[in-house]
Amino acid sequence: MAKPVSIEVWNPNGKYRVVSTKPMPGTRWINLLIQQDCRVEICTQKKTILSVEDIIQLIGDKCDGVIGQLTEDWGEELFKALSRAGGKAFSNMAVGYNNVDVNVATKYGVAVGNTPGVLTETTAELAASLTLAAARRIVEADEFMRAGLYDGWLPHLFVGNLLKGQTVGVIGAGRIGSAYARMMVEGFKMNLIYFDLYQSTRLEKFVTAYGEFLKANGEKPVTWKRASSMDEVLQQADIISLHPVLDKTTYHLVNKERLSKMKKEAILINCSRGPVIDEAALVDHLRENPMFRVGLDVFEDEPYMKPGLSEMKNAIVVPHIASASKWTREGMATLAALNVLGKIKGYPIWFDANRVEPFLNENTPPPAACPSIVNAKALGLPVSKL
Ligand SMILES: NC(=O)c1ccc[n+]([C@@H]2O[C@H](COP(=O)([O-])OP(=O)(O)OC[C@H]3O[C@@H](n4cnc5c(N)ncnc54)[C@H](O)[C@@H]3O)[C@@H](O)[C@H]2O)c1
Ligand SMILES: O=C(O)[C@H](O)CO
Repeated sequence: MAKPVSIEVWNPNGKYRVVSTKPMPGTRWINLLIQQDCRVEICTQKKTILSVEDIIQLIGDKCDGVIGQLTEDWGEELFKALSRAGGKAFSNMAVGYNNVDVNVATKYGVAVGNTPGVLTETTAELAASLTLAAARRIVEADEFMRAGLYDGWLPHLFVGNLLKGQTVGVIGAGRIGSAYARMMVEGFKMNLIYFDLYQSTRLEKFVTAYGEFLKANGEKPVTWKRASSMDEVLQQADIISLHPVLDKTTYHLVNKERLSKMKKEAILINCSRGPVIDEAALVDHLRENPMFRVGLDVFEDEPYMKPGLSEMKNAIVVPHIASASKWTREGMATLAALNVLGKIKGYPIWFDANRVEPFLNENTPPPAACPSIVNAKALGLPVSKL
């Protein structure tokens, strides 16, 4: 028998019971649930990753909906427990939902929510930060200073890469990949090459227009290219940033063979999901190619790193913080809560999951809709006409 899990309760007499497996930033999400007659139970257990058994306990005998985290394994056991407790909705507090078996959720009639859009710019900014930190060797230089090793300016000290005029490669030019591409093109006048299963017309138009602007001002225009294969990006780009979803097709997308196709002094950034890179192969590649650098926010077996990675001077590693700005994290909590609330109340699904701003305006009540339900079609849920 698993140990009881500690919880904090808001609005004990609420009609609908909503569980959050973690305390989440801000209070708006709690207030929105309470205003709609929900009893909110927040797990306060001091344990970073809850087990399936812990969550089954939290769900209990009666539960209308759960807000969960990407560290949790939402599969057969949890959806069965939630459905048995009368649950109608689950929302990840994340845009990625590779930790959720959506087919199983659909089988049990449970809607699965995610939190797109609100984290796009924040995540792209971290990818840009890692790019700059890797290109200019900021972490190594910081460690050098703190170790008291600086004894005067030298022509060869921490020489890195110039971004201007170089080529940035984006794999997965969806919301975040496109936002990152724009930052690097506009901010550093880089040329763009991207690979995605779909054409990103908006991104292409943006780069074309910016190129024309530069030309009109007497500067060299930036260019774009949609690559016909991922390998084309790997061979041509100086910086490569990974932004696809994680699924069967993107598991180990970057492997030993593909690493060998990249330029010896290239920089690889990953703010998508760890398993998109074969991390053991990456460690070998970093060891054999000291001028090759990486910036990683995500890891194959989080919270662990593959042996050897932490010793690599040419790797910058941060603990999955790409969406960690206050505004974004509070917004993610709000969207996740509104996904669950909307399904409980029988609201329709918002017409465009890429345009969730109306849910984030703190001065107006949110629309009576679920911001983003990934299995809406499979469940036959109606779409909002708003
Ligand atoms: N590190 C973090 O904290 C963090 C934060 C937010 C999102 N993410 C990750 O980033 C992912 C992308 O988020 P988004 O909002 O931009 O999603 P999105 O759906 O807008 O973009 C994903 C893009 O990947 C493309 N894609 C899918 N399979 C591909 C393949 N095999 N090759 C190339 N491209 C492929 C899709 O066509 C799409 O354009 C999320 O699924 C999540 O896993 C991580
Ligand atoms: O998918 C996501 O949203 C991230 O990994 C956490 O922000």
